[in-house]
Amino acid sequence: MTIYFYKVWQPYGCFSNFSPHGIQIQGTYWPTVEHYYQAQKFVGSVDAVIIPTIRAAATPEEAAALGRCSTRQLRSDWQVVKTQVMREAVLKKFLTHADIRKILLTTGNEILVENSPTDYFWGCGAKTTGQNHLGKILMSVREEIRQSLLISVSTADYASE
Ligand SMILES: Nc1nc(O)c(N)c(N[C@@H]2O[C@H](COP(=O)(O)O)[C@@H](O)[C@H]2O)n1
Repeated sequence: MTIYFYKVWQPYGCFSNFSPHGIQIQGTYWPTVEHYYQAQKFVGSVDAVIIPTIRAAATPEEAAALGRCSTRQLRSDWQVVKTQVMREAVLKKFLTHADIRKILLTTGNEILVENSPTDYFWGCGAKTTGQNHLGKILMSVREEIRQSLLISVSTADYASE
């Protein structure tokens, strides 16, 4: 059964980048994955001055609005790096917060889909034909965490022999 998620207050809302789960990356704290992701758009660009304002945004919606402002200049490699930027942040989120890591792991091998009506890159879009990159990242993070748990269990077994 495919699991659809989108808004934080809906089922599986903790899979949304807008969920209130902070992350620390390279010594800097970000209130949500969305704050981090939107700020990374401007690293090294002439508009990098906006980064602290995005980090301090009161809500992820506000951070997204700042990051989506079309008059600011994005970093030149954004289209190349954005999926890796997102994966790093999503992995950090689920490594940091045990409660939502458990929810992610209990989805087993189900397909995860960001049910965004507008986003055909990170989500499935209104026609459900989108690329669903956020869902794909969540499934790949789920697998990475599962494998690392298997390795730590087998290492502990080995050490106790
Ligand atoms: N508008 C909106 N509301 C939400 O609750 C969402 N979860 C999203 N989706 C997220 O928007 C981000 C993409 O932003 P850009 O279009 O690249 O600026 C990404 O985090 C999606 O998961 N959107």
